[in-house]
Amino acid sequence: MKISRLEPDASGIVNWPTLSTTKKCVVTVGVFDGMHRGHQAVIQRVVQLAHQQGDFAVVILFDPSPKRVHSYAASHSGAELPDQELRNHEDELMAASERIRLMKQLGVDWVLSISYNLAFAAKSFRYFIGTLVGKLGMRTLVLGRDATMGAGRSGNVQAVEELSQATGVFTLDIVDDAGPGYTWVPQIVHQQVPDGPGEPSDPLVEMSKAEMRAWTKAHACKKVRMWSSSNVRYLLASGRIHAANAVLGHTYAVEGEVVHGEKRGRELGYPTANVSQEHEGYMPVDGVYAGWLVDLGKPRQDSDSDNQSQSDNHTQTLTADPGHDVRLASGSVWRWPAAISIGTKETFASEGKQYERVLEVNAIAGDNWLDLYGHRVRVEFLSYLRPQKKYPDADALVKQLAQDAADSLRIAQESVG
Ligand SMILES: Cc1cc2nc3c(=O)[nH]c(=O)nc-3n(C[C@H](O)[C@H](O)[C@H](O)COP(=O)(O)O)c2cc1C
Ligand SMILES: Nc1ncnc2c1ncn2[C@@H]1O[C@H](COP(=O)(O)OP(=O)(O)OP(=O)(O)O)[C@@H](O)[C@H]1O
Repeated sequence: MKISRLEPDASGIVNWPTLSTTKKCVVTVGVFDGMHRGHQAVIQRVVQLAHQQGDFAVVILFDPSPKRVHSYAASHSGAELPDQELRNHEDELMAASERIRLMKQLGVDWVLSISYNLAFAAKSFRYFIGTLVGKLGMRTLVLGRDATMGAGRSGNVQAVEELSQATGVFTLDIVDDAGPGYTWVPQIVHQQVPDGPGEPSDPLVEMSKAEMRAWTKAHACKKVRMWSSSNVRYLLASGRIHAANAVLGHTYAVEGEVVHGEKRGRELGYPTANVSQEHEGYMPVDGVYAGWLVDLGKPRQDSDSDNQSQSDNHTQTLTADPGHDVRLASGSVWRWPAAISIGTKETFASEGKQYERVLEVNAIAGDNWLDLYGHRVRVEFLSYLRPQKKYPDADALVKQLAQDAADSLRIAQESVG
């Protein structure tokens, strides 16, 4: 699979690469945050059509997302999203690099990652589609039913279908809403610590219609597809990991670099890898979780240009890092069952000393001593175990940590059958 990073110029024009002089392509467009099962359905359709027609399967990925660019502009007098705001957006479920890795697994031939900005956004959907046909050789455009594109988001599926009929140069293939239907999520999601141990249940499941109406009103809810990134975010904010993973069709994960903590964990007999605040992925609600820790090794430096085959002012062609898949594979020597903590280490807080909220992970590695400082790790969440608690002393916490480790090991082993 090939990946091109494309920077629109000041007037919003993209210098599209030539994919082939002979082959046509099937294209889809979007953000694909989380690469949940709805996104997978759209991309699978692209790959299926491309194979049937002997075309390339192409994903045009908007990174940063249009939503971020436009909401920043709305609150900053129409300004572009500055570079320093680009990384580590706290609401983003998944880094673009991870979305691209999953696209590769689905059989995509080419990802064109566009550095979305206001100049690019100002182009009409007719202009945008015209360039896809003219420059990329697009034969078919695949879209979900609610997709929109172009200035003012005026290119909805109806308008795009009319353009297809009028020009006859491409066809539109619409993917119906995939998944088990619709649900309600609050417009503004506040993290809600579950009342007690174990995976929390769905608050809507046993409600009457009247109760549900009152609940959705009280929480200022919007109706969304079950298979949507908004629903995944809401589920993670409520500790409902099983439900989030069911929507995703893969295990939810946060990635980041391991930094130094207080070094108390080792004394307690439960050393932890502390994940940097600069992590990638939305942080689930405070609590203790069962999951996996994967050592992704030392991060590649920007100067490692072996994955960069061509560049000019507006285009970079990259290839995916194959080492990643090997480390992530089930049964890999870099993967350990893990007890995961998100919280503020209340047991050790005192009047004068409060700790910041951290993600820390006790990898259950037996007698192996893991030196992970400076490595990138991936923390995969399988199940919510319990809320954080202030224990009377370190001994009481250690007893609980032993239980957390035993529970986590069992759940991780069960997850691989
Ligand atoms: C699985 C797990 C569960 C945890 N649960 C709690 C908890 O309930 N209350 C608490 O105060 N700290 C909890 N912690 C955090 C510990 O206090 C922390 O790991 C320890 O102080 C070491 O921190 P350090 O790595 O910064 O030295 C937990 C840590 C892990 C790994
Ligand atoms: N559950 C689903 N069923 C079918 N198509 C979907 C589903 N979810 C998203 N899509 C489609 O996937 C493509 C990419 O979506 P994109 O990530 O840009 O935004 P989205 O529709 O807002 O997704 P989400 O709501 O999950 O953030 C679009 O064509 C969209 O319509």
